[in-house]
Amino acid sequence: MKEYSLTDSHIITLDQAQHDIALDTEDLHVWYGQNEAIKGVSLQFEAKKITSLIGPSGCGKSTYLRSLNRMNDEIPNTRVTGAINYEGLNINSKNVDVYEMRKHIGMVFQRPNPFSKSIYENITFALKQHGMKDKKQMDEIVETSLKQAALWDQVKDDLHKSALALSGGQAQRLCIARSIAMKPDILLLDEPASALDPISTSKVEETLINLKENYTIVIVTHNMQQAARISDYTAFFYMGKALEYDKTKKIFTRPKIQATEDYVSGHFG
Ligand SMILES: Nc1ncnc2c1ncn2[C@@H]1O[C@H](COP(=O)(O)OP(=O)(O)OP(=O)(O)O)[C@@H](O)[C@H]1O
Repeated sequence: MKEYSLTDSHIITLDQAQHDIALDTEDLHVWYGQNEAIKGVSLQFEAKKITSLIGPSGCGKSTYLRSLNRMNDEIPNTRVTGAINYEGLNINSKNVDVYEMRKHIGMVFQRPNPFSKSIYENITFALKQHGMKDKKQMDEIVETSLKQAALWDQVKDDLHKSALALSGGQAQRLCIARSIAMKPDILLLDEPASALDPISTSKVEETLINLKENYTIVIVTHNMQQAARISDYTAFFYMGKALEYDKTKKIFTRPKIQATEDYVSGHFG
C-alpha cells in the first residue's frame, strides 16, 4: 500500500466567536501498552452539528471516539494524555466524575445492544439508577426519547414487550432513545448502522439528522456516502492522526491532502 506523509495536514480551526464549540481535544494521545494508537489529535466539534470520523481500518477512529467520554478507561493498560475540553473543563483529568460526565456525553455502539428487558425498562433503567422514581416523569421521558429516535409510532402499544423482539434497525433506534433519555449534550456513535440493512440504515440516518436540532453528534463511519449525506464536518484519520478536517463538502469535493483524496475516492481503505 502507498505510504502517505503524516506531517502534511489540513485541520480547520473554528472561530469561537462564530461557532459554538461543544467539545474539543488538544494534542490527544492514546496508548494501548506500547502501541500509540492516537498520536496527537486536536479537533473541535461544533454544537448541534454532525461530525464524521472516517479513515482506513485500524487508523484509530474508534479509539479516538471512545476517549471522548473516557470509555478507554475501561480497557486495561490504556493511557490517554492531552486535553478533552467540555464546558470549560478538561474531562481527561483524574478528579472528573466519569459516571456524571457520561450523562452529558453518551455513546451508542456498533451492534444494537438492548438489555434483555422491556422497551420501557430499557429506557428507564439508567434513569432509575440515577435516582428517578416518579412514574409520570419516566413515562414522559420514554415517550419523548422514542419520538426523537423515530421509534414511538412503531412501539407505543408494545412498550412492555421484550426489546429483544425488535428488528436490528429498531433495536439500534431504541439504543439511541436509551442514550438520549439521559438528556446528553453530545452523542457519540461508533458505526451505528454497519450491522443494519439499507432501509434500517436510512431510518437511523434520518433519526440522526433530526437529532442534531438538539444534540451534537460525532459518528465513526466506514460508509462514505453516509458521511457525505449526514455530516456537516468530516475528519479523515490515517495511522493515528487526523490528517484533514474540514466541512464535509470540501472533504468530498476538494480535499487538500492526497491521502484524503485517495481514500474518499475509494483507492484504498
Ligand atoms: N482494546 C484494544 N486493546 C489493544 N489495542 C487496541 C484496542 N482497540 C484498538 N486497538 C489498536 O489500536 C489501533 C486503532 O484501532 P481502532 O479500532 O481505534 O481503529 P479504527 O480506525 O476504529 O478501526 P476499524 O475501522 O477497523 O474499526 C489498532 O492498532 C488496534 O489494533
